[in-house]
Amino acid sequence: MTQRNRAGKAKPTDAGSTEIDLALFGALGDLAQRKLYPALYQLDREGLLDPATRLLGLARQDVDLDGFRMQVEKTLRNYVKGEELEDEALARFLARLDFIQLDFTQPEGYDAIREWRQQGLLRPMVVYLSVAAKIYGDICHHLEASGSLDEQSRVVVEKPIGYDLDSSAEINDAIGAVFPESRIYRIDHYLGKETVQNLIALRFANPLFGTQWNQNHISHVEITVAEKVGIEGRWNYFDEAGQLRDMVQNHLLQLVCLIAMDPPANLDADAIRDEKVKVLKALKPFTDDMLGRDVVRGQYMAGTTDGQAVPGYLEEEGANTESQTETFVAMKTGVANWRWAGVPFYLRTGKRMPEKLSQIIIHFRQQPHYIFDPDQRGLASNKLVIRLQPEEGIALEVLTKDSGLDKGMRLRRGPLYLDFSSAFPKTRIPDAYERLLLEVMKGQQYLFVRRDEVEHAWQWCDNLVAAWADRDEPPRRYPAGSWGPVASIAMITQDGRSWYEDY
Ligand SMILES: NC(=O)C1=CN([C@@H]2O[C@H](COP(=O)(O)OP(=O)(O)OC[C@H]3O[C@@H](n4cnc5c(N)ncnc54)[C@H](OP(=O)(O)O)[C@@H]3O)[C@@H](O)[C@H]2O)C=CC1
Ligand SMILES: O=C1O[C@H](COP(=O)(O)O)[C@@H](O)[C@H](O)[C@H]1O
Repeated sequence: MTQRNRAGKAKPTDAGSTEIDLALFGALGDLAQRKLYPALYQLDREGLLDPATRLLGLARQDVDLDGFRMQVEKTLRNYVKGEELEDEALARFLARLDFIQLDFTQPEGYDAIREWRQQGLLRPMVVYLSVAAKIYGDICHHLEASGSLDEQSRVVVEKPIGYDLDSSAEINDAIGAVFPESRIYRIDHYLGKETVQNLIALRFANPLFGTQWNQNHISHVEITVAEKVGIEGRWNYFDEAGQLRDMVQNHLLQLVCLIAMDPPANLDADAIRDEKVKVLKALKPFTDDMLGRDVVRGQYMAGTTDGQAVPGYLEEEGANTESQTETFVAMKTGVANWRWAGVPFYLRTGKRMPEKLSQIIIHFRQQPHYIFDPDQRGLASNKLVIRLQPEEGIALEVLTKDSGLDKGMRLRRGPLYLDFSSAFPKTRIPDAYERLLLEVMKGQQYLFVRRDEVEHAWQWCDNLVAAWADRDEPPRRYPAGSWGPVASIAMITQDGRSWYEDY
């Protein structure tokens, strides 16, 4: 596809080009500073930003362009590793920045965005909404009404999209009134993590796993996404959401999809997303009798992190001391289809856990007939441990003969280990936002979430939230720095299993 610039010269806008104008709403907010500028800077440093690409910051603070650039520079100095901060790349990056002060909810001021676009070469505009979802609709509407968009403009929206199915539908409708689905990029930053994308490679490029990936060979699946941090000053947002909406509705369910989905016909965005939707539709809903047994909600109390005392959730800044919001959730669920019939998926995620750790463990079934020492029967199965963060890697636990003349045919368990940083030492593992921003610029949607995915995920969560509300039970307390309420351990041990602890 080509378009005409103002001088009438054809400019290529093929899917591989990063020549765009990026308009960043919420340019002085937390996400922009901690994640988006460092990611954009890294893309620039790696030579992946087209020289002509321009970045427009939009915020309501009263700063001029120099002040804005100084603020971004300070941010980069804070969040980019010293050895990766290069003077030339930094100067080039800062020179790309423009700034417009604006109240996003008011129509006045949007003309300035249209004019900014016209000063460029009318290359495709990416609109990044790094603001609360409740104003996505206003922004899209004002952008369209001011004539700032064209048929190539794309919009990037952050999670969470809404609070439940109804509110997410309302927000999606408002965005959809301006942008078609093919130009809406819904971020789930877990999909930008290299190790999460690697799930696709691991499953669909390796016949060894491809042939074993079903209920005939897998007994259960475990997903842990543990965070060491608390709520990081985001009380107002978090207390309304809780860990189910903040982490399970999006990140954990996306991981479940990538583990459980059938092979897509190809790597096209919709081929992948169609398969993910089938998984979301097949997720088992919770019934009231399952709640006491298969779901545990927790809330952290005061405790210690890295040997330092940390406050409980109810003592965090701005806290409502009556809050019953969960900061931890563990559950046993499943995917009701032919591939996964009878295979439990145990999920857990929480804040203020002993360490930051995201990992998926695929537990394979035992051999149909066992011939070794009966005492060692518990050892006798393979596990595939997929470490997403930190120290990304994959370990396949296999059984071998214990060596030594006195050992007879004793078994021992050991890993076949692929540690990404030592196996590929020269490769920097990019941050999720680098990958996602690059894909948006190129117009590739396969790492973004389609509307029906968001809605099926909400539907499943809404069902659980409604069941919780009926029971009206307070969350179980757990000390900060622990692995969550003891009940979450009991939940899995009642099935004769345990959370994988070989951290
Ligand atoms: N921060 C994070 O780690 C994550 C954030 N997200 C999502 O990203 C989005 C942004 O989050 P975050 O950066 O934390 O939020 P912040 O509140 O830090 O940033 C939002 C920015 O938008 C500005 N803003 C809000 N309303 C207006 C308005 N009417 N006119 C002009 N400016 C306005 C705010 O300005 P002011 O300061 O003046 O109010 C603020 O600078 C949210 O959707 C969030 O859910 C998703 C995952 C993680
Ligand atoms: O989306 C969110 O994710 C972060 C965890 O992301 P990670 O990349 O550090 O694993 C979480 O802390 C935050 O509450 C949530 O909104």
